[in-house]
Amino acid sequence: MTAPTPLLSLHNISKRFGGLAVISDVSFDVSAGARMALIGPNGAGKTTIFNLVSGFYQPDEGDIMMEGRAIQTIASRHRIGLGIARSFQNIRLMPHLSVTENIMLGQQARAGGVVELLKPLSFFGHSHWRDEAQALLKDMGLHTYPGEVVANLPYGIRKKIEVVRALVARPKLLLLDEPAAGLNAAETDSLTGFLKRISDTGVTLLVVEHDMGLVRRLCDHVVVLNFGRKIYDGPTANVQNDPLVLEAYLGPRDAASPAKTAEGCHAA
Ligand SMILES: Nc1ncnc2c1ncn2[C@@H]1O[C@H](COP(=O)(O)OP(=O)(O)OP(=O)(O)O)[C@@H](O)[C@H]1O
Repeated sequence: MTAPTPLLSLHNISKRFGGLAVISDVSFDVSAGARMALIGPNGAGKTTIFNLVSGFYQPDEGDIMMEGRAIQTIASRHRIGLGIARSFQNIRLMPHLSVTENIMLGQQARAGGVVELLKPLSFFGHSHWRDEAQALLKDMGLHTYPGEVVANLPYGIRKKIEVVRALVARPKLLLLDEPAAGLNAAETDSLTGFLKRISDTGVTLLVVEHDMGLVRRLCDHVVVLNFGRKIYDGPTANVQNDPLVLEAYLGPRDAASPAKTAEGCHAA
């Protein structure tokens, strides 16, 4: 029996900025339905991988395949139509709009532009786009917030709203860039449950994250980058004892100490 085609595959991807090799010959697969983490020390190339997958950058070498189709030459704005959505490390919501209106801004691509969305919003206060946005908020357990102005909500809730906004495109693959950055422990716990709930709806998650607690609780598979090269691709359960990963996070001398684990990932 042949293995199913991965949802996303990177084949021998390299990316240079000027003379600097930022990604070197990186390959990995993301299976449909997976909850996978992309980790590594600062500057390892994680965000660059996201920028390559979402089309902000073109690779210098290699192929990016979505459901078996090479997409690296497809413009960023069209990748959403292929099922790739992204939420950013820094919240990019419009603080003075309501939760619902922020979600509606995520509907632009499907609505054919912001004017179409704003027409019924301004003149009738009701539209099927608004209904859809509110239904999605309710499905994700955020139904108590739809009319609230985003600026008035706690940071942890705003993070969830940004993720919901990415979901309106009905993605197959959701790229999450440091979703737990800036959250306290309780907010991170709540976000982890929230992301599991999204995963249960069939959305594949690829998460860049420094918080190893979240990675352990959410993801079953991890890819580790260091200096733009892949050094680990396997189960989350084994990553913190992998010698190359230990060395990447702790340096060669500390990594040799038997007492050390890559728990230092958190601090990196
Ligand atoms: N547009 C660019 N031009 C030049 N260098 C870049 C550009 N984008 C990223 N880099 C460099 O590429 C390297 C990898 O950066 P990247 O942001 O992908 O790392 P990262 O693993 O996401 O780091 P962090 O965990 O700190 O966010 C860094 O040395 C960075 O300075």
